[in-house]
Amino acid sequence: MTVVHDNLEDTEAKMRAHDVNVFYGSKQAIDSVSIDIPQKYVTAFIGPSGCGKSTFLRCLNRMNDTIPAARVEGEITLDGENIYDPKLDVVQLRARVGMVFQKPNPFPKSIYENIAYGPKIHGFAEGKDELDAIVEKSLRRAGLWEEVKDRLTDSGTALSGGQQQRLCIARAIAVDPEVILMDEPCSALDPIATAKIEELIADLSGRYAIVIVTHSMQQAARVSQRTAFFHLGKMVEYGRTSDIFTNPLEQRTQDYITGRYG
Ligand SMILES: Nc1ncnc2c1ncn2[C@@H]1O[C@H](COP(=O)(O)OP(=O)(O)OP(=O)(O)O)[C@@H](O)[C@H]1O
Repeated sequence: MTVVHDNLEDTEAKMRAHDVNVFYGSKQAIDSVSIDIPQKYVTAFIGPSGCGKSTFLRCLNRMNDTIPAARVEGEITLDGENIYDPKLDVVQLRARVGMVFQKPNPFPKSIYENIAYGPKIHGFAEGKDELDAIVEKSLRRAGLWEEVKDRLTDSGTALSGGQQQRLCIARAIAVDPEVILMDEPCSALDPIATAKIEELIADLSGRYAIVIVTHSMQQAARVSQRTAFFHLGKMVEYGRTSDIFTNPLEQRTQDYITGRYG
């Protein structure tokens, strides 16, 4: 049972997970997790290593489908629609629920092509002008345009780590997502690049529902308004970020935030 703080105002849920269990073969990694992902906030998943944060995050856009041993049970909806419906187009789902990974993973193509690829395959642009406009808008929104506008034909992999991560965020934005999932997006970055990504998350929040897995409690406190604490595959506690860090209701949350384990 998750302890959900009772001072949360009613907010529109963009995604809803109900009684989700995940198994890798016979090993259970997620145990009966239910959560509403609010439309207008950044939600942080925190907890000690191996508690299932990434596994649960990957359920939200069916990335676990790519792991043969993984089996997901329960219900997850996006705007009320079951995302595990066999009739659902998973490629479309992953455009609506984009993902940014721990290690920046631009395609080994030009900066321009990294952004243009998604809109092209999804048929978002009629011609070159429209595509150019999407590329510019996405790079601007990701705070990267000024740095790359004169070198759009350079390879995406030639950028710095922090720029590559913003390129990956721009790539997710280019297909007009509704939710952006971020799995420890700053863990490979230095403090300056991290600060830029955190600023970017603040700029993007409200426009997209954002869920971030982070090992850094300081980062969760800085970027999120809601926090879920995971432990041993269970979601132990969920509430306003400020309350989770200053007034946790559960002993296990208290132990984690005071550094007793993790
Ligand atoms: N592909 C996989 N196959 C088998 N077991 C896995 C796989 N991925 C994760 N697990 C196991 O599932 C459990 C949850 O792992 P997960 O990576 O979701 O945790 P996490 O909280 O994100 O950890 P970390 O913070 O270290 O990234 C762990 O016991 C892990 O070993």
